Amino acid sequence: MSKANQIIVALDVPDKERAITLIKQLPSVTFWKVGLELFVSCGPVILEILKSHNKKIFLDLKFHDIPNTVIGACRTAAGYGIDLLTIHSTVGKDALKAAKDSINEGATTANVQPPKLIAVSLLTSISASQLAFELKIPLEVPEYSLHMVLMAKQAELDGAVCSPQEVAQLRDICGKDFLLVCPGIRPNWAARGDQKRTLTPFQTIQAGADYLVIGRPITAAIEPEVAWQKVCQELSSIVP
Ligand SMILES: O=C(O)c1cc(=O)[nH]c(=O)n1[C@@H]1O[C@H](COP(=O)(O)O)[C@@H](O)[C@H]1O
Repeated sequence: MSKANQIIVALDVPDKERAITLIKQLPSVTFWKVGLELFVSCGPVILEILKSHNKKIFLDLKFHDIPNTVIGACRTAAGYGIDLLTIHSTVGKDALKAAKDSINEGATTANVQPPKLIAVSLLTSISASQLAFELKIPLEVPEYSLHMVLMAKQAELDGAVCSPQEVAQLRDICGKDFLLVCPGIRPNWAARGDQKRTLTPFQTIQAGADYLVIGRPITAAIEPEVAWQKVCQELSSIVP
């Protein structure tokens, strides 16, 4: 896979019109992420728009609820014919397993390929001190992330969303077939904003990520095409 195809751009915009503008401005982006903001605004029609442009789709709705509710949500989402879908690891192992089963059911009923279900381990916006003092989790970040990712693996999910700072350890332990998707990517020239556990695109691919999720450094740039090219350029020096 070319390095540019390992970049998923987050379509975090408030409406369909702005989404279409970005899709057209960045024709060489092959994989887009639809998150809560855009999906709440325009619903599944955005998925049809992306498909009509032959794009791959990461539907990032980060489900977090009781098993019965996540089962229903995953079943319906799987019927959209998307590529990746998120659920929070903190729903627990039983709900993760049930969600995974319902994905297969939903895709079969709709006669589409099932999306890969990936678990969010610990949001990249949470710092070590927030984990300890706000969430009161008595584990260090790498230990907690590993625990959440292993739970997802035991529940037979396809992969996890993790911070670039933990991906090397997770790759070593989870092996090459477990999908590791990293947001919290910040090129040296981009503002960190609300992201806490970040690395650069180059460092994150070198550490073993399958995919990078990048939003504002590209989409909020004055010239998104230039920012996209700069990221691709940064990755082009990586020897496969
Ligand atoms: O699941 C995600 O994609 C996700 C998980 C996480 O831990 N951190 C995280 O930033 N994300 C998403 O990744 C994107 C990052 O966007 P930027 O911070 O603008 O690059 C956003 O759409 C977030 O919703």
